[in-house]
Amino acid sequence: MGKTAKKTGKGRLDKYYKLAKEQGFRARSAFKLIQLNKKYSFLETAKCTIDLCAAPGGWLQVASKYMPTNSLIIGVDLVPIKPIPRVVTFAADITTTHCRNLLRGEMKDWKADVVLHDGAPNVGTAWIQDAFTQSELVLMSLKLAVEFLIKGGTFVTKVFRSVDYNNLIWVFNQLFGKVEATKPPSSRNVSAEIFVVCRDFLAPKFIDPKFLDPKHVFKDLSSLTIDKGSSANDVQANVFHPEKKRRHRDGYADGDYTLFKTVEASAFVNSVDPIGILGSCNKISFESDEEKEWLKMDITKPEIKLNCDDLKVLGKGDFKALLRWRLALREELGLDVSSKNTEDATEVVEVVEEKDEETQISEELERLNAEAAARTKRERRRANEIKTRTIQRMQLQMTAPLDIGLEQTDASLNMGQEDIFDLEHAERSLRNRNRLAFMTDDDGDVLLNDDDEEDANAGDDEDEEILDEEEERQRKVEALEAELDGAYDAYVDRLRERDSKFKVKESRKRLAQKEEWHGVRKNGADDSESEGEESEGGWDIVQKAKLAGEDSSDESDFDDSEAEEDEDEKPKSVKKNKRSIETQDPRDSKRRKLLSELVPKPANKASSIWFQQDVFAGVGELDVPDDEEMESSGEEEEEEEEGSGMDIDGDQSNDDDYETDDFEVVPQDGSDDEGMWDAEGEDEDAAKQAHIKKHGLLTAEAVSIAQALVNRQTTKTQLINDGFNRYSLNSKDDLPSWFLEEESKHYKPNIPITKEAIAALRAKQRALDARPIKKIAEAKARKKYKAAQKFEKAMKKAEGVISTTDISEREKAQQVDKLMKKGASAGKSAKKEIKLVVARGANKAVKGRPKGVKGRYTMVDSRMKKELRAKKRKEKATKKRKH
Ligand SMILES: C[S@@+](CC[C@H](N)C(=O)[O-])C[C@H]1O[C@@H](n2cnc3c(N)ncnc32)[C@H](O)[C@@H]1O
Repeated sequence: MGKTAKKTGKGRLDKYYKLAKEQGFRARSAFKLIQLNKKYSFLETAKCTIDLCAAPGGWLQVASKYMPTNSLIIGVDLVPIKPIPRVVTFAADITTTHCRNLLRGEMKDWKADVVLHDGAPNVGTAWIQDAFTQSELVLMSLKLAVEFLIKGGTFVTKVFRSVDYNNLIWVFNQLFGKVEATKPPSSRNVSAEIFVVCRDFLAPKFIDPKFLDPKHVFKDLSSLTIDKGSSANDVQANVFHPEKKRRHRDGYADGDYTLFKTVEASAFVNSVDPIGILGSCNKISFESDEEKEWLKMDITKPEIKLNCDDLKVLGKGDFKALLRWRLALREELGLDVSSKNTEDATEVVEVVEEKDEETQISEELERLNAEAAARTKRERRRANEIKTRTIQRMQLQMTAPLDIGLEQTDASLNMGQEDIFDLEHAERSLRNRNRLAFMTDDDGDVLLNDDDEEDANAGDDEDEEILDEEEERQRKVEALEAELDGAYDAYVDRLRERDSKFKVKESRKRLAQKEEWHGVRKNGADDSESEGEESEGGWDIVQKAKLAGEDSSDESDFDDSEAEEDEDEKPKSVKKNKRSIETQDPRDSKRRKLLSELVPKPANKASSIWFQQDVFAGVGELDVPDDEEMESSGEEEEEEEEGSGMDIDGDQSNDDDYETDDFEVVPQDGSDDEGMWDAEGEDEDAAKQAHIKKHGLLTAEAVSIAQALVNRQTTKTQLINDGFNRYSLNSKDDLPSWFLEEESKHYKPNIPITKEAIAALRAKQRALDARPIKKIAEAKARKKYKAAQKFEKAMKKAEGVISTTDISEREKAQQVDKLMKKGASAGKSAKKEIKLVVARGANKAVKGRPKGVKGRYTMVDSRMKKELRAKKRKEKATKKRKH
C-alpha cells in the first residue's frame, strides 16, 4: 500500500471522513444513518434493530449509540465484523437461508423495530451489473425485513438510481404505509445511491412471493398488482393485471453495456437517427447482397469498412466520415434527392437568346462575382454560427472564453482558408481572442460585436440562396456534425455532473492553457518590439498558439478530450491506481521528475549551485545512522505507510471497492495524511527542499561524490567547476516545451558511481530493514513506562507504610520490602509456565473441571470454546429480553 493509493483516496477524505475519524466511527457512512435518523427518528424508540450488510460496523456503532441501552442490535455481513459493545454480529450472506436461520436463532420470537440495509455487492465491475445486483440485494433485504419486522416497523435501505428504482419503490409502497426516498448530505452527490426509508410496516398476513422475487419485480412489474378484493392484510400478486407498467426511460436498457450490438448497414443508412446508431452499436455489418455491393462502391473507402468493424474505438472524426459516407450513399441510392437529381428529373426548357460576346463575358463575370459574394457570406455566417454556439456555451458556463478562439480556428480550418503554421493566422487568432475578451456587457452577458451583428442581419436574406449539390451535401454534413457536437456536449455535461473530478481536471487544463496563452501574448509583444527576432518569434507564436489550443484541428480537439474521457470511463479501480499528481498539468510532471531525480541536473548556474548544496547535504548522511536516528526515521516511514489510505483490514483494494459505492472505511489508528507530499500545493523549491530534508540525498551518485570529497579525491572547487557545462547557461525561457521535455528525458549528467557508495547505501538499507517494527518499539516503550509507573506507585505506598504509626518497625520493613519487590519486578513479568494437560474425557464431558487438573485452568479446545461463548451469549440475550 503505497502513497499512490493514499493520494488517490485523498480527494475523498472529506469532512465526514474526518468527522468519522474524530468520533471513532468505523466508516464515514455512519453519518448517513445519523442524518437519516435525525430526519425520521427511528432509532431512539427501537428495541431491536437488524443491520443487514453491516461491515465494518459504522451503522451498528450509530445504532448502539442512539438506541436505548437494553436494546438488541444484530449485524450481519459477508465479512466478519469486529466486536462492538452491545451488538451481536455474525458473518453470513443475507441472500441465503442460512442467514435467515441465524437471524431466527438470535431473534427467537422477537420482532425487529428497524431493519437497516446498506449493502453494496460486486462493486468494481460494470456499473449496470452492480446496479442490478444491488437491486436484487435490496429485494433480499426486504424479504428478511418483512419476516422480522414488527407491524409499524421501519425498513431503511440503500437503492441505486437505476432502471429498477421505480419497481422497488412500487413494491415498498405495497408493504409500507409511508415510503420516502432521500439522499442524506453525507452521501456524495456523485454517487448514484439514494436511501429509501419505509415506515409503518403493514405486516400483511400473506405476501405473494412474487413481490420479493427479482425475476418478477424487475422484469415483469405488470404482472404484480394488489388484489383489490383480498383483505387489507393480504398482499397478493395478480398475474397479468396491467395496472402499472415499467415506464420507458431514455438511456440504455439493462445489459446494453455488456451486449455486443451489430447493426446492418442498411439500417444505418436508412435510419432517421444515424448518430444514435453510432453511439449505441459496436459494429455495422454488410451481410445482404445489396450491402455487399455498397462495399464495392467508390465512395466506400477501405477506412470506412474498417471503421464499421468496431464503432467503439472510433473518434469524432471517424464518426463524421461515416456520416458523410452515409449521406453520399443515400444520394447514390436516390434516397436523398439532391439538386442534381432534381435537375435530372425535371425537364429543363431553356430559351437561349443570341448574345454578343461582350454581354456574355460581362454576364459571366457578374455570375462569378455573385457566387463569390454568396460563398463569402456563407462562410461568414458559418463562422458566426460557431461563434454564437460557443458564446451560448460560455453563457451556460460550459466553456472558457479561450475556446472561442479555438473554435474560430476550427472553423477556418474547416474552410480550408488558413494554415495553422501561418504566422499571420496565429496573430489573427490572437486578435480574435483579444477582441472576444471584451465582448461582454455590464451585466456580464456576452455580446456580439458589430461585425457579427452585421453578419447576422446579412444572414436573413440567405434563405433565398440556391445551393449547388456540393453545398447542399456540405450543409447536411454540417447539420449532422452540429448534432454530433451537441450530442458530444451533452455527453460531456453528463460526465461533468457525474464526476466531480472531471471539473477539477477541466479547470486544470484551462489553467494550463491560460498559462500557455499568457506566454503567447508575451511573446507576441516581444515580437513586435524586436524585428530581428521575428522569424523565430513567429515560429514560437505559432507553436505556442498551437500549444495554447493544444489542438488546432477539429478532430484532434475531439480526440484529446476523448482521451481524457476514456480516462474517465476507465473502471475506477484502474484509475485509482494512478497517482493523482499524474495530471495533464505539465508542471506536475516536472515536479515528479524533480523528485525522482534526487540529484538535479546542472542545467544552469543556479541549479548547479543547488546541486552542489545537495551533495554537501548528502555528506552528512553518509554514515549509517545510529539506532535512535534509525528508529525515528523508521517511525516516520511507518507513519507514512500507515497514512497511505488504509481500511479496516489494511486492504486498499477493498477500500477502493467501497469507495465506488460512496462508502469509505475510516482508519481507526489515528494515522493521518502526515508524510504525504502534496505535489499540487507546494512550489517546486519548497517541495525539493522538504524532500531532501526528509529523505536525505542518498543516491549512489551523491554518495560517490561525497566519498570522493571526504577521501580528498576531489575538491569542492573541482566539483563546482564540474557543475558548469555546456548546458549550464541555457535559458529555458526561450525553448519550446517539447524540447525541454525531451532534454530532461535524455540529458542526464553522468556521475560515476563507486563500489563504496553502493556498499554504504546497501549497509544503510540493511540497517533500515533490520529496524524493529513500530508496533514492537511502541510496545516496549509502553512496557517501560508502565514499569516506571508501578515503581513510582510502590514508592509512594512504601512512604505511606513508613509514615504509619500503627505497625511495628519490623512489619513496616517487611511490607516495604514486599512493595519494593513488587515495584521492581514490574515490567519484568516472568513468563508463566504453561502446562498443557490433555484432559481425558474432556471431549465428551464439557462441563466442570477435567480430571487430574489442579488450580487455574483454561480450556483450549477451540470448538468447545466457541460453543461455550455462544451459549453464554444466548443466555445473556435471553436475560436482556426478559428485562
Ligand atoms: C457499504 S458496506 C456497509 C457499510 C456499513 N453500513 C457501515 O456503516 O459500516 C456494504 C457491505 O455489504 C456487504 N455485502 C454485500 N453483499 C452482501 C451479502 N450478500 N450478504 C451480506 N453482506 C453483503 C459487504 O460485505 C459490505 O461490507
